[in-house]
Amino acid sequence: MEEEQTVDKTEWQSTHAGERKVILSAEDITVRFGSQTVLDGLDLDVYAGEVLGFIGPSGAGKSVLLRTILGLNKKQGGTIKLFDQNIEELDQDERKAIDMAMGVLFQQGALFSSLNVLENIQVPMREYLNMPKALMDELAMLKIEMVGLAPEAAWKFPDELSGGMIKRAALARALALDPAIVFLDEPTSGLDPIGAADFDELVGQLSKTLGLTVYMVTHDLDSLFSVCDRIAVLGNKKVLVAGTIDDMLVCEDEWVQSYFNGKRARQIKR
Ligand SMILES: Nc1ncnc2c1ncn2[C@@H]1O[C@H](COP(=O)(O)OP(=O)(O)OP(=O)(O)O)[C@@H](O)[C@H]1O
Repeated sequence: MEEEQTVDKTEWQSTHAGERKVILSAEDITVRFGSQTVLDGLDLDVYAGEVLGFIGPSGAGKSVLLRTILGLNKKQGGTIKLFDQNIEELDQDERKAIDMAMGVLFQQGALFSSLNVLENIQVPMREYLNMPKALMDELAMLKIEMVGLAPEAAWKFPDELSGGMIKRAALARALALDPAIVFLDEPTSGLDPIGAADFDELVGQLSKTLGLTVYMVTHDLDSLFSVCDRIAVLGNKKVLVAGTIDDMLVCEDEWVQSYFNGKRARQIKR
């Protein structure tokens, strides 16, 4: 099998403790739907190896930005670079290589209901790789183990899984091609607090052991405090502030203040 590979994933997976290398940059992004401007001159850098939590009020445009980064949404202005490459200047093979270096976990998991867990995990493998079934089975079982599911889960269908198991199966599918970056859209929504905390721990572990970059859209304060290295806040159609939890706590923006110093946040901070 001859595969043109323009993304050296190992280079982007091994920088956790090294110098800060920008794996994803969004520069001056503008997105409009008709007369509604959702994003207006937005800038954001994501560093290789970090877990970035992306937050903001409901309807602010978090999903729109994610879809724009993934190329699922048109933008009216600005530049998105992934792995130092402008996604608009790629030919088909280069785009494919970039797609193979990214994993996505959409809200609700978005597993195919007619496929069992093993087959769901193999969807990206079938799409992008040409490998024997036995090898795909072996790889999928490894991913199942990696996300903390029991081997028997491989044969279950989505409607036979708990909410937490669905998220893990969807994460296993996002990891199917050993990406350098994964995008998680509200991964802990709908989970009970223990399930959510376990999922956060898993994400943190994977980021550390695999040198994986995680871009996580979330409303979950626990996730922000427990697993995120940095947080970016969307507001007024831009990234208002990006930094550590400590940066958030001293940020003067009213929404950021109420979010991080509200009653719920005070309970988490102890
Ligand atoms: N395809 C579309 N066509 C028209 N308007 C859209 C489209 N997609 C999103 N929007 C609008 O863009 C705005 C931002 O939506 P988005 O779903 O990104 O918000 P969000 O920050 O993800 O919210 P939430 O936290 O509630 O999920 C909303 O006003 C939404 O109606």
